[in-house]
Amino acid sequence: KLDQKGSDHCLKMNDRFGFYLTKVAGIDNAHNLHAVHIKDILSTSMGNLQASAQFNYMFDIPWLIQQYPVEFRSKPLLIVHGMQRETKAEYDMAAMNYSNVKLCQAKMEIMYGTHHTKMMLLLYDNGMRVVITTANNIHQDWYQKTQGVWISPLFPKLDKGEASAGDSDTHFKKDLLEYLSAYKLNGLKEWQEHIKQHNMSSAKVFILGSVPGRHLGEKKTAFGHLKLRKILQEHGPSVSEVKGWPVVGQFSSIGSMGPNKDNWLCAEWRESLSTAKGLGGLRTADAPLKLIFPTKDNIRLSLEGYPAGASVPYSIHTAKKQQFLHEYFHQWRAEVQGRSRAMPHIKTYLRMSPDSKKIAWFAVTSSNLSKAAWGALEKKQSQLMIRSYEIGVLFLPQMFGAEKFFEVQDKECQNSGEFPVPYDLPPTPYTKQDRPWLWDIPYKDLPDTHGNMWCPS
Ligand SMILES: O=C(O)c1ccc(Nc2c(-c3ccccc3O)nc3cnccn23)cc1C(=O)O
Repeated sequence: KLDQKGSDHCLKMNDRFGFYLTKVAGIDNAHNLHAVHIKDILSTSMGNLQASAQFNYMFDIPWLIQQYPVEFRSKPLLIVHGMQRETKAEYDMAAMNYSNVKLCQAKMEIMYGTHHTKMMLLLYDNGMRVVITTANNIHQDWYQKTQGVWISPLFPKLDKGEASAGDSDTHFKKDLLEYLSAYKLNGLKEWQEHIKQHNMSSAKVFILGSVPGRHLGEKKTAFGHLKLRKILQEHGPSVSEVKGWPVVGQFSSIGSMGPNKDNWLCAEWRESLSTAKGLGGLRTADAPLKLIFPTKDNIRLSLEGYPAGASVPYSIHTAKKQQFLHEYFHQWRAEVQGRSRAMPHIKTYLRMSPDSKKIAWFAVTSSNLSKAAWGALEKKQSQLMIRSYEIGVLFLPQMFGAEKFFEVQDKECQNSGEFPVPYDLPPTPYTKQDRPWLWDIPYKDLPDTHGNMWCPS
């Protein structure tokens, strides 16, 4: 259905970026025209599936199997997760019911890391696709939340002796292979081989991956925020063009980032996201930073009510150590996509013009605002320490035939070059009364959409 040149011209243009939001139940269906459900991604119209691999954090295995068309439910399925102890045992047990399902446990050798990466590798009889998303493989992540999905073009199989390595201008194939080989898992070897055998020259996005480790030398810029810095240094907008343009970060969880902004957020991390091409040394005035994170009332009045907050795990213990963050916070507002009440589990980052009509680049990723995901420099900045597995994609205008920047799509139906930013720009600051959502404290003053209070145990 996604490749059908439908009557509605909007649908046609939507293929342009391959970037979609997930369908939301309970809103006007006009806002779901260009949205996808997991069943659409796995449908027979996308290709005749031979095998698939599902990378994720949370799995409901019986539910996941049900999302495949019945004729594909017995095809080989590899599940890649990072769970240990009881949860690993639960997954092993659940998988026993399906002879076609194999499990692969990612090594979590650094404390507090998670296997956050949410990716599907789909092998068809005539090619393969890569899908990168922010949604867990559980029902509620695909029901009433704002989630992002990037669906690759169909990558054709390479002929046996075909000379071209089948890569794109964005080194998509090389970077995806580098990411997978970093797992050092025999169970992934067959999928690394499948990728090698396909022509991915039509991929226009850059891979933004994170892999646990202390990355130094050549590997220092292979992952995390230094990979983004490297791409922007080489292919980003020029310093003069984006001087003073705000950096916008939007996410559903926040890690501990030290007692003040200069520890990591407004130094190392913002340094990377505000990188521009050219005179490396020239320090542009610090880019304004706008962080979009749901308020307590955004959650309370959402379609799901307070339970939406179970997927927005910001702890009071972390929050009270970093009140400085508050000045950067903006509300979740997505009237443009009819999703102001569909709480964000999507994570996106962008560079916005002061009049918020243009963006210099856009990234959608599993990475929240945390050192664990993006990495933190150590040992006199000689190595980048990352705790978690993450993956996302970066869109640069010139890779999509746009002049200098993307025009921001400011209404439902998108014209050719406009980029469908999933929320309203400019972002709306917190009011004096607004508080960030914290998931581990009770809220007994006001009921949510369903008339309930929030009493975490
Ligand atoms: O994407 C997201 O925003 C997201 C954020 C955090 C997250 N981690 C997480 C963890 C955890 C376990 C071990 C080490 C670190 C941890 O943070 N424990 C819980 C419990 N409930 C929900 C999330 N939890 C998972 C996701 C995700 O949905 O993948």
